[in-house]
Amino acid sequence: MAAVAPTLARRIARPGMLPLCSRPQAWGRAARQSPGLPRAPSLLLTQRRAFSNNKILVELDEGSGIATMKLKSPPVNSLSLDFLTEFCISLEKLENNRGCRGVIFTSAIPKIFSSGLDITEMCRKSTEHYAEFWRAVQEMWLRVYGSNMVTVAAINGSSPAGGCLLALSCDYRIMAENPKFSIGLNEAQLGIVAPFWFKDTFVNVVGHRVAERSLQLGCLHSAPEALRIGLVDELVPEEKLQDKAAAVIAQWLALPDHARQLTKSMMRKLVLDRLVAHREEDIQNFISFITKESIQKSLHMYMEMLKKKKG
Ligand SMILES: CCCCCCCC/C=C\C/C=C/C(=O)SCCNC(=O)CCNC(=O)[C@H](O)C(C)(C)COP(=O)(O)OP(=O)(O)OC[C@H]1O[C@@H](n2cnc3c(N)ncnc32)[C@H](O)[C@@H]1OP(=O)(O)O
Repeated sequence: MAAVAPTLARRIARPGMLPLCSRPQAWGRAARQSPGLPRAPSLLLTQRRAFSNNKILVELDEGSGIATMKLKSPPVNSLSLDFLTEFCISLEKLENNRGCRGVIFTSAIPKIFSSGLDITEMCRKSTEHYAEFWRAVQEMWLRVYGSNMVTVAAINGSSPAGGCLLALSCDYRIMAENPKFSIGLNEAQLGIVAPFWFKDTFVNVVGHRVAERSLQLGCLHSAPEALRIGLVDELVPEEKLQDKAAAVIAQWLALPDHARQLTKSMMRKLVLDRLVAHREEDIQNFISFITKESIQKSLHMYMEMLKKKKG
C-alpha cells in the first residue's frame, strides 16, 4: 500500500471522525445531470478519463457518464482493509463527479470476481484491527447499496461471500455464462454467519425462502443456478459482458434521475438505516464473534483446506 494509504484507512475507520458515508447518499441527495436521450455508449465520440490506485482501475467515459471500476488485487481480489479503503476512495471520487452517473464493477483477474472478505484480516488480529476492518466492510456496503448512481456488477468470475455481497448491492447483476463460476453467501461453510445486513441485502434480491435455504447451507450457486434463483439478472458470454453492462446502464440512465434515485432510496432505506443506526453495535458483535476460539479454529481449518486443495 502506498505510504499515504494508512492515513486514509484511519480516515474511514476512526470512530471520532465522521464516516465518509455520513454524507447523504441515495437518501436526500440532489439528482445528477438530466439524462437526455438514451445513447449507446459505444457510438459516442467521447473522452475517457482513467485513474487508478494499487488495487482498482477506474475509467470514466465522460460522454456517457459511465465509469468502470476494475478490481485488480491478485491473486483473488480478496477484500482486505487496504483494498476496501482504496475501493471507497475511488467510489467517493466518482460520487463527487457530477458527470458520472453509472458504475460497472468488474474484475481484472481472470476467473475471479472477488473471493470475498480477506480471511487473514479476521485471523488472530487485535480488537482494534477487527474494529477498523469491520468498519471498512460496512463502509463499502453503505456506499454501494446507498449509491445514487446506477450500479451494475459485471461478474466475470467466482464471487463467494463478500464478493457476492458487492454484486448483490448493485442495481443489476450480469454474470459470465460459465458454469464453473459460482456465487453465493457461503459463510456457513466457513463456520461463520452472514451478518444481518448481508442477509437483508440477499433477501431483497432473491426472497426469503430462497435466501434462508441458501444461507443455512452456505450455498455457492453455479452461474446457471444463480440465474434460476434470481441471484443474477442475466447470463451472457464472457466476451460480451462489458458491452452488455454498459448497455444496461444506458437503459437505466434514460429515465429521469430524480425518479429513479428516489425509488431506489425508498426500496433500500429501511435496510440501510438499520445498519446506520446500529453501526457500533454491529462492530462489537463482529469482534465478540470473531475472537471466539472456536471461530478462529474454523477459519484456520478453512484456510488449511484452501491450501490443501491447491497442493
Ligand atoms: C451472531 C451474529 C454475529 C455476526 C458476526 C458476523 C461475522 C461474519 C464475518 C464475516 C463474514 C465473511 C464474509 C466473507 O467474505 S469470508 C470469505 C469467504 N470466501 C471464500 O470462501 C472463498 C475462498 N476462496 C476460494 O474458494 C478460492 O480461493 C477461489 C475460488 C476464490 C479461487 O480459487 P483458485 O483460483 O484455485 O485460487 P486459490 O484457492 O489457490 O487461492 C489463491 C490464494 O488466495 C488465497 N485466498 C483465497 N481466498 C481468500 C480469501 N477470501 N481471503 C484470503 N485469502 C484467500 C488462498 O489461500 C491462496 O493463498 P496461497 O495458498 O497463499 O497462495
